[in-house]
Amino acid sequence: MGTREVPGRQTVRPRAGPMLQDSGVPHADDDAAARTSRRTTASSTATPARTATTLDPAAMRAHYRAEGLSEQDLEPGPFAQFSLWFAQAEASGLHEPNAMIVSTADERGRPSSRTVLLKRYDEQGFVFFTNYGSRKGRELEANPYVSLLFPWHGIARQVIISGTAERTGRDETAAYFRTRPHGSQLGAWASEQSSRVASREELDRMYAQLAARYPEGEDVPAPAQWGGYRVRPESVEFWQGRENRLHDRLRFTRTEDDGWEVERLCP
Ligand SMILES: Cc1cc2nc3c(=O)[nH]c(=O)nc-3n(C[C@H](O)[C@H](O)[C@H](O)COP(=O)(O)O)c2cc1C
Ligand SMILES: Cc1ncc(COP(=O)(O)O)c(C=O)c1O
Repeated sequence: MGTREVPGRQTVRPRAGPMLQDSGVPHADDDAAARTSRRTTASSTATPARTATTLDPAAMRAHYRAEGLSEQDLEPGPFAQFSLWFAQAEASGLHEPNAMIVSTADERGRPSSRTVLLKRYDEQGFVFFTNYGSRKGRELEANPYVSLLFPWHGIARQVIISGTAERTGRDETAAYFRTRPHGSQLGAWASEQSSRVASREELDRMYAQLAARYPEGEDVPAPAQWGGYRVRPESVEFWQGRENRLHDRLRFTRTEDDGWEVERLCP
């Protein structure tokens, strides 16, 4: 099984800070005073699981000491710029730089957000896979406007994409589904995503039935309700944290002839 299915067993080395400094990619530093004053009632004797630690979020103050992002530094289009930053996020040691927040809204404009994994991107758009019957799936069917946000805090960067989502073709979905671990394929069948389930046991029972029907090595077809969305961007903002909260924000916006124009926004 992959590490995501067994989160407690992940071995994630916190190597973002040193590597970033070595590679010259911008980084975020904690304020030392803030670090020590954050824990107001920490007890050194309690076991971690039971510690009643009160953290003061207002005392968490990171300083962004970064090289700037200037108009001259930008790649000619948002996809090339995203490729560059995505590679730098990966090289920095950030955990799952392909994790992004997807925000959707229902037909009455009520928003909802969740994390999903980016699986592919090119000039056509940014692709993730999910259950079409999930809350996000239902919202996207009613209202295709969507926002994607890559929260690369460890390198004081974020990328915000705004656009519209459309389903990927079935061939593309099936091709991706085949690359998933067998257990995750069964998980997609076992979980009617976002619907209520009576108990954990029921979910496990469902999975066990599927595992008996499709033993390891047997092909599992993609469920009809499972598939990809491709987000075609209308705008892509590149945010670089800077000192004194005077960050750099450069936004590409699609023009009528499918080119891009760039604007700088106040931080
Ligand atoms: C790091 C991470 C990655 C995730 N990746 C996906 C994904 O690629 N697809 C997906 O459907 N759910 C993914 N999830 C679960 C979603 O966050 C969410 O719980 C689920 O899609 C149901 O969302 P909804 O009820 O708002 O539709 C991921 C969660 C985390 C924390
Ligand atoms: C519910 C759900 N679906 C899909 C995914 C993406 O999984 P994969 O990388 O196997 O496609 C995740 C990842 O965490 C998930 O939690």
